[in-house]
Amino acid sequence: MQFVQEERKTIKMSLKYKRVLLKLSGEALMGSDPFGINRETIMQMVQQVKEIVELGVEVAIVVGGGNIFRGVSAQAGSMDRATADYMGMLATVMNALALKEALESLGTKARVQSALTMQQVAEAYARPKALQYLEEGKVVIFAAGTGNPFFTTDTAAALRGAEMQCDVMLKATNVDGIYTADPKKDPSATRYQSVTFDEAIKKKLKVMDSTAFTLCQERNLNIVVFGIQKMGALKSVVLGEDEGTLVHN
Ligand SMILES: Nc1ncnc2c1ncn2[C@@H]1O[C@H](COP(=O)(O)OP(=O)(O)OP(=O)(O)O)[C@@H](O)[C@H]1O
Ligand SMILES: O=c1ccn([C@@H]2O[C@H](COP(=O)(O)O)[C@@H](O)[C@H]2O)c(=O)[nH]1
Repeated sequence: MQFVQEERKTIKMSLKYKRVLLKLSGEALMGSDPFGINRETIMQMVQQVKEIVELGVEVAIVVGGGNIFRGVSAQAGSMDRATADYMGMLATVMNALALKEALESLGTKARVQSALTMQQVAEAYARPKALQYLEEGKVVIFAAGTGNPFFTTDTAAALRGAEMQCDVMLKATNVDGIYTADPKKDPSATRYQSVTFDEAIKKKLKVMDSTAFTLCQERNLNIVVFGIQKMGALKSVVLGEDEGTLVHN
């Protein structure tokens, strides 16, 4: 017992990041299913979150909604864009609730705060309360993006990451970093170990939208894009090991 505690203390000292904003892709939650939430996949993800919480990392999460609905998707058809975006935000609330349940099933305390008020379902977003939860070691899951249409959850992640004074934004996705081109479309694309914000924006690297990149750049909030499918990847990132792609000023 004493040995385990000592080991944790040593690891805590060697953490590269002590407070992180983890952006979980909605699409990554589908696993190999065509839509929705794959149970095995979500459990694998929360297992990784639990692992870093136990190392002493404070974790805030923004989850996407692409596994259920996107305002710009074909499903939205000719629907009014703002209405479709509100549907997309509601999709992120479902993912947030599923994540909270999954985390708590492993004994990791978590709270959901929503940018759209729905008091029967989740707490409303309140910055001081969220900061308090983080200091108490609870995972805070931010649902409903920014609460405004015409944005994405990547931008919500940049916003909450800056508000929560996180050391870094970790974009967990289904690719293992940023490539010279979309690796799903161009098999000859190669992965960057690091890239500057200016380069990422100039080269239009579509792994994230430019509003999110610009906000992170302005707030000096570095980003690490990495693949969440690989077990232990999240821990490697917070320990500062060579994992994914670093985006910096
Ligand atoms: N240059 C690039 N490097 C890496 N990935 C890229 C690049 N260009 C486009 N992509 C694509 O970006 C996607 C990563 O985004 P992700 O799935 O996290 O999207 P998202 O819109 O944030 O997710 P969601 O809406 O599901 O939360 C990958 O599916 C990848 O194919
Ligand atoms: O601030 C926000 C965040 C999201 N939306 C809508 O939700 C969907 C799902 O988010 P993803 O980032 O694509 O996972 C998005 O397509 C928007 O329709 C929003 O309107 N505002």
